[in-house]
Amino acid sequence: MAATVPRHAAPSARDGDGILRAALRHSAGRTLALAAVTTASTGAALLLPAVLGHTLDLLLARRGDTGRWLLLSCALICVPAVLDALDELLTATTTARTTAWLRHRALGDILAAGPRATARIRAGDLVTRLVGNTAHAATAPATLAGTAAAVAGPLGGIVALGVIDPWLAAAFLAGAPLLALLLRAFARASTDALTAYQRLQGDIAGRLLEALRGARTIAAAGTAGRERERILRPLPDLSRHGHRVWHVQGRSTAQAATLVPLLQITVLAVAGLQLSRGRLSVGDLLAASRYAALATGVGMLVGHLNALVHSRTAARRLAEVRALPPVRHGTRRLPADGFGTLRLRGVRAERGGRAVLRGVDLDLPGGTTLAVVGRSGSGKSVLAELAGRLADPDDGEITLDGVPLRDLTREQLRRAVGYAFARPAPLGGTVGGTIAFGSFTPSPAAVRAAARAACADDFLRKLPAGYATACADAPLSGGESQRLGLARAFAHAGRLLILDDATSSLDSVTERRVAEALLADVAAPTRLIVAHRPATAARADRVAWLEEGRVRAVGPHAALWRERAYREVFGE
Ligand SMILES: Nc1ncnc2c1ncn2[C@@H]1O[C@H](COP(=O)(O)OP(=O)(O)OP(=O)(O)O)[C@@H](O)[C@H]1O
Repeated sequence: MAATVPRHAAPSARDGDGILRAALRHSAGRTLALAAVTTASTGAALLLPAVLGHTLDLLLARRGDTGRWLLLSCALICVPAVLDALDELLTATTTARTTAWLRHRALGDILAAGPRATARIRAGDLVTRLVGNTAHAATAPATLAGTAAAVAGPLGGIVALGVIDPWLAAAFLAGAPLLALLLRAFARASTDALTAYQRLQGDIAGRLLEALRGARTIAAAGTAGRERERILRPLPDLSRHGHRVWHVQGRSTAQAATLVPLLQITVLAVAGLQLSRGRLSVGDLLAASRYAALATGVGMLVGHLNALVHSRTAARRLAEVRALPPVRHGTRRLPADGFGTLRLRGVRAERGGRAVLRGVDLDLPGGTTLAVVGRSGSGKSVLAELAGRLADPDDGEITLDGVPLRDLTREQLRRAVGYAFARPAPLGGTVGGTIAFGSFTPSPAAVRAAARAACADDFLRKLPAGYATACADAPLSGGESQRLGLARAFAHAGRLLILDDATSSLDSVTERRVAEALLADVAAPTRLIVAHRPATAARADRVAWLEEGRVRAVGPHAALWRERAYREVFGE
């Protein structure tokens, strides 16, 4: 039965908002506490002008009960200072925890997507999203908690102006639409510029990581200058968008800075007029001047809005990570009496938008060894990737002992399939740990036996701390590193062992010894070996010969060797 991989639509701004909502839910307790603190601080700030004004009026009238009001004024000045300290603490801890949570989740998404994650988003770009974009998105809860107070302050100021004298509120509100327009234009322009800026940052990071991976090639080719140019090619665009962000921010801040004092002066002028008419007291004038300052705090919203725009654009980039299709596992188990029979039917795989495997049918009976050969780029590694379910075919089906690979539980799949690659990654902390690294931890004796089979035991024992030597202290040659990878695969051999070009750096003698040990000592009944050497193909029971993504022939090496085109695959 053919199975087609579902396509995923590009995430929208709403998906980014979904990330922010999830972050808010995650930090709900702290965000609410922060909102309470900032609101209390704003409440104190709103009370202070009224209390100060009343106290001034009492002092001017030389009334006896001023002491209580003076004390209240002092308290209203001191309490916000304490609340501000609490605000700083809560803001920092909320943001740090949310960052950690977002990073954890994004890392989970990347790992769940498997090796094909980097086929959709470049590795460097993923790092930028994991490090930078998570930190920006994580500021949203604290910013939102602060924004509520930032809105409450100016609103309360306007209401208080209206309570003192409706003309004062009217004078302020006359200029408010201009401020609203300013904020809207800012949010739009800033979002566009920031989206482009963050995309280009990811692009540069992707190029940088590629260059770091290929540092030796670049040094050998003497192309460091050209490479620097390639990495920095998006820099002028980055700079242009960065300047655009500054320009938008600067312009909006300048406009707010002009508008805000004008509004304050207008309110004060009206208050002065009302004082001269005897409709306001001196205390009212003092209160009105402070409320006008609070009301114009609406200009501060530019800063909050800026932070929110940053968070939203960053969250949108995290939504793209979240949308990476995860590798899903089924619930089925392998039959206990299975012997590792692998079957591929109508398998098709696409890479970079083109089919690199087409109509592949292959049978690998349990207990046999199949060598996969073909010219470079014929699809051998992609086939090996699919056979061990490091990726799913875009069409067709692959079964192990009659069970489709996608239906197997993760645990069953990873226990059943062992893997070795051309460039294994030392992920176990120590060299011994690297061999033990896998879905289960083999015993030290099994680790040593696997190392012996992979001809790695000798050089591992000579390391400063033997098998306990840290990987960082054990610089390995290409061949030694491959032998470590082979040992890891041997120690985890299940029903099916896949070696993808895993012996290419071994000398012929070591390769022969490893091949003999593989047949004699490694308890994996079925083996799929991507081979470049005729000797490796000759040792297999059968050979699958790939040509441009199709199976050209399957048969014993000796029979295929009669064909000139087959011999040419090996450069004969
Ligand atoms: N992630 C990818 N994006 C785009 N194209 C890819 C990707 N992975 C593989 N390909 C292409 O798929 C084709 C088959 O690649 P594959 O690695 O399977 O070849 P191969 O037969 O193993 O070659 P070699 O012997 O050189 O290792 C190649 O043309 C390769 O360029």
